[in-house]
Amino acid sequence: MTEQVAPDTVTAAEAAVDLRKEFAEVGIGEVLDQLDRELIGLKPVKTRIREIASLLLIERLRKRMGLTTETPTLHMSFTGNPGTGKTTVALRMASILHKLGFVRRGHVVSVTRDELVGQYIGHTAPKTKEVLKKAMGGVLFIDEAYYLYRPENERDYGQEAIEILLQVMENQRDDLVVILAGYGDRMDRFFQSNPGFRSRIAHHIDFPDYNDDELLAIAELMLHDMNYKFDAEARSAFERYIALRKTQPLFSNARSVRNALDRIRLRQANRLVSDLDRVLSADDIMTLDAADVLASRVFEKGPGGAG
Ligand SMILES: Nc1ncnc2c1ncn2[C@@H]1O[C@H](COP(=O)(O)OP(=O)(O)OP(=O)(O)O)[C@@H](O)[C@H]1O
Repeated sequence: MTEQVAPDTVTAAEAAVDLRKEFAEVGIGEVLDQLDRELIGLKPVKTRIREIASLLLIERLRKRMGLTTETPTLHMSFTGNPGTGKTTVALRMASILHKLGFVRRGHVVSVTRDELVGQYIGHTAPKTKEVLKKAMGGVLFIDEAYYLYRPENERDYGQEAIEILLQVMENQRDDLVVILAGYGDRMDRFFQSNPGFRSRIAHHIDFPDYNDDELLAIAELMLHDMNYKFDAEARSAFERYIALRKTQPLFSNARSVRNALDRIRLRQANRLVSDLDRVLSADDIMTLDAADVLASRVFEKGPGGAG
């Protein structure tokens, strides 16, 4: 027979919390709203982040009331194609973790295999430890984490980095959150071969590709933030740009949009400067026109680049 007794640590005063006040005080509402505002689409991701934030808020209260002494496992995996917002969401996640007191500093250290694994014997452990030292108190974001594991090479130094990471993920989880990021299918295979990692990951979040409307909305948001805008023809040219660019190699969602906008701004600047006699209004300087978009190599026939 088991008897349920309330832990003695709960005093009358602590036994009641004003959840609204608590929510307002930690300030995660603002981070969640910012996430909604600054990221187009990603509905399932935003829902998951809200769920995790709620869980953590409750965890924090449980700890304060003495209902738990455990630090929850907070390591995560973010899967999806390049440019789907994983890094951006990791930054917001770090801020949420910080506001809730799960990490001291709330910064993000973003690395790939090259920053963790050395080329020569004896180089890997110090490299990995150096990165971990920098990331302590925040989030370590490992992009394309599966490259750490190279089973085809029996003596691959990646294994050494994996072992150190696993140890720290277990023993120092009260001060470091690791986010593994990369393509979903490769991450699945990585977890199959490295069950130690899988068992240490509490939250898996999948980032879907953006559809054409979302990519256009992302472009307009980015332009708005930079005080630029498309005129009506430029907008429809950019819609065609998106449809074509998606079918070409190395398409990477919002990142491709950002790169395309950089090149369009460059062409617009060239267009403006080519006529030095003109008097320009702020509107002229802000407006991208169809020619700026249509000069992209994406519109050339045949196997073209991504210009
Ligand atoms: N939903 C979105 N709304 C607005 N901007 C976005 C969105 N998703 C991504 N971006 C922007 O696109 C760029 C790439 O996003 P981010 O770096 O977060 O993606 P990622 O999945 O980490 O990709 P990568 O692995 O290529 O770095 C950033 O400039 C980001 O601000």
